[in-house]
Amino acid sequence: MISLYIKEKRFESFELIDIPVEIKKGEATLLLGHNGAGKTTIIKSLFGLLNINGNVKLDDHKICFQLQGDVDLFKKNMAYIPDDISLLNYLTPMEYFDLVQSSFNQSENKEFLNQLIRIFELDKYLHIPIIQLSHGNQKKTQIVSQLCRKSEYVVFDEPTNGLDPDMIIILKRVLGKLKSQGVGILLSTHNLDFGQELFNRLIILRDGKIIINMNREEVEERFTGLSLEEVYRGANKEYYQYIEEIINDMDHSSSTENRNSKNYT
Ligand SMILES: Nc1ncnc2c1ncn2[C@@H]1O[C@H](COP(=O)(O)OP(=O)(O)OP(=O)(O)O)[C@@H](O)[C@H]1O
Repeated sequence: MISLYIKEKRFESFELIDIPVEIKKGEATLLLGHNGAGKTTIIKSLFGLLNINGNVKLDDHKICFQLQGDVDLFKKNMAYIPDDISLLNYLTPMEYFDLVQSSFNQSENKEFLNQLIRIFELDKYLHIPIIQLSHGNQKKTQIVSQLCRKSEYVVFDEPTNGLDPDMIIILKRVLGKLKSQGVGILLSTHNLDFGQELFNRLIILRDGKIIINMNREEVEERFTGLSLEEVYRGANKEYYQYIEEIINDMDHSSSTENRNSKNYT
């Protein structure tokens, strides 16, 4: 299991306080929250990219990001697919996959890589510089380059951004399969349909605070028969009431009349 505990992380106008996040092998933890809720800050903290008051543990071992041995151990176990695409653009996808696989001692796992290439339909683009690929194919290259590492855990920030409907459906299926083979997944997404099928633990954030932290059984018991969208709306009830009042007061027709009367009188 990977666990992160943030006792406190403060920026000038934002703070995360008392945040526990766990990723268990064979399970998916789903992180939901509005823009600016703190999801990426949590993921960066997990990877030791931010100084936090808190800790990261791999099973019972507390990771010290200043120790090379701990960093190597952590990197070997964790794949990270960030929201933005950052690849070596002058390489071709195949050169990039070879580089990543050899860096993580996975060069002999060519069959697994070939399966991923076929699943994500990258066969046609393997020998074209990444910079010349469409955004979606760059995203797929990024996904395959991390999954081909065969790490024990995968952290995905906005996995569906830029993917077409086929690929979203297929990625969901692939993550389900990896989960069933023991891979632990952390998923941060705004795509509720994507998260709905996959999650074993649900964490919902609002303004840096956890408002829901439940396993799937607890969610199903408390919100029986509701979709994830309904659960999310229910957890953020006051916010949606406030927005609903504003929407109810909106009057597009009168503003148009005012504009017209200004123009023509
Ligand atoms: N380096 C930084 N310095 C100051 N504030 C920061 C810094 N990084 C993030 N923040 C602030 O922390 C808050 C949470 O940002 P974060 O990127 O974690 O949100 P998010 O939930 O990932 O949002 P989104 O869904 O828009 O990606 C925001 O208010 C952001 O402005």
